[in-house]
Amino acid sequence: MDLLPSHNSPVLVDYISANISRFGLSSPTAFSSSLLLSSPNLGNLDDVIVTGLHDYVTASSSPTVKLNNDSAFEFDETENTYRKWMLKYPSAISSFEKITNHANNKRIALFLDYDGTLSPIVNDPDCAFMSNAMRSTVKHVAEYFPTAIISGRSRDKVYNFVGLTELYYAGSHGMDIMGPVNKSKFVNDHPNCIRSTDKQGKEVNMFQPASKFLPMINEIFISLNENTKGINGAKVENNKFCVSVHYRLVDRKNWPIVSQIVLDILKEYPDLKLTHGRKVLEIRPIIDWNKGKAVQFLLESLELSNADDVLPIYIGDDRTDEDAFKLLREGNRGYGILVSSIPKESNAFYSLRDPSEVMYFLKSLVKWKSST
Ligand SMILES: O=P(O)(O)OC[C@H]1O[C@H](O[C@H]2O[C@H](CO)[C@@H](O)[C@H](O)[C@H]2O)[C@H](O)[C@@H](O)[C@@H]1O
Repeated sequence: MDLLPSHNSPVLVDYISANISRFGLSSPTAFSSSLLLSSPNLGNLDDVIVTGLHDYVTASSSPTVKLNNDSAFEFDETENTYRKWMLKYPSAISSFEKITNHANNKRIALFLDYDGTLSPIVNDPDCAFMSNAMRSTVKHVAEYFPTAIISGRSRDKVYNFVGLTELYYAGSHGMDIMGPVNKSKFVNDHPNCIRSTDKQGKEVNMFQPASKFLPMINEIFISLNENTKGINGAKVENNKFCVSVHYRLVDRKNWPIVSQIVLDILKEYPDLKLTHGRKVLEIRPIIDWNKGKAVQFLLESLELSNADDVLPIYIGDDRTDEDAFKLLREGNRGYGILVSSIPKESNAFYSLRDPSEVMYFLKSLVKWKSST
């Protein structure tokens, strides 16, 4: 099957960087041996991207790369390799004292991803419910620390899952933020920031940097729905400023068909790009905005930016959370915590295995704070 989109398309640039690092490889040339033979210009990332996509759909036959339940690009887990990996990304639970020592005399600001972090990954995205125990833990944690949820879902959808009014919410991978009103020039002067009211009638700042893409996103959602209708298990989700194409329940042999449909449609939309999450292809505007920028925006909104006495902690499980981990690591500002039960390269500092460990960590924060 020919998977080649037009050269130099912006569509897949994120795709390759995501997948190179998911393989834990350091250079695009190591990504695929077939690439070495087929691409005369190794500097052309798009060639690598396309070859990567092809490798992705055929990876199941590779003896070196094993598929697992969540991503076709992660190595098979063994306890041993996981333990070695934890030397680089220590458990946030066993490092708890170190974290809290660093947090002493600082205000912690908490940023939480939703799927795979607060709720376990399930087959049906509409059924990714959060447990009551997790809800009550997040509620408690928000009593002690300013807490925001930053999700790839639409803001309304993630709010419906979480249902806590005491949190701040950013949907569509940070492209739809509802934050508090304040005097910050950074926030108020930002284009696309408007005053609004939340469901409780409280005045809020709404920040939607991709608002002009709304009609385009709706259009592509309709086309993707239409074109994937015949593929058993495929599901298209409208996340307001981005669209997710789920293939978790699609027979593996049909994965190339799903990716081909997405690539074909994207060719008509040069202003949209493709990213890859856990058994999901995500289409979103090509604007320079991501979860890292959303963290920065929320810190400004909460008047917690540029403060030496603030320690932001971001907990997330997916590729899109890396932008937030990177922001915190680069400025040496705070801690990223990756939720993963398999080894993967990350910009995070610490790790937690799964949502149950996330809950334990959050409870420990509450216990620590309430006793100090
Ligand atoms: O940023 P997040 O809150 O982690 O959202 C990322 C995507 O999460 C959802 O998909 C993932 O979780 C589903 C439910 O467990 C699972 O079925 C799917 O395979 C995962 O990719 C959500 O449905 C997407 O829209 C989000 O973009």
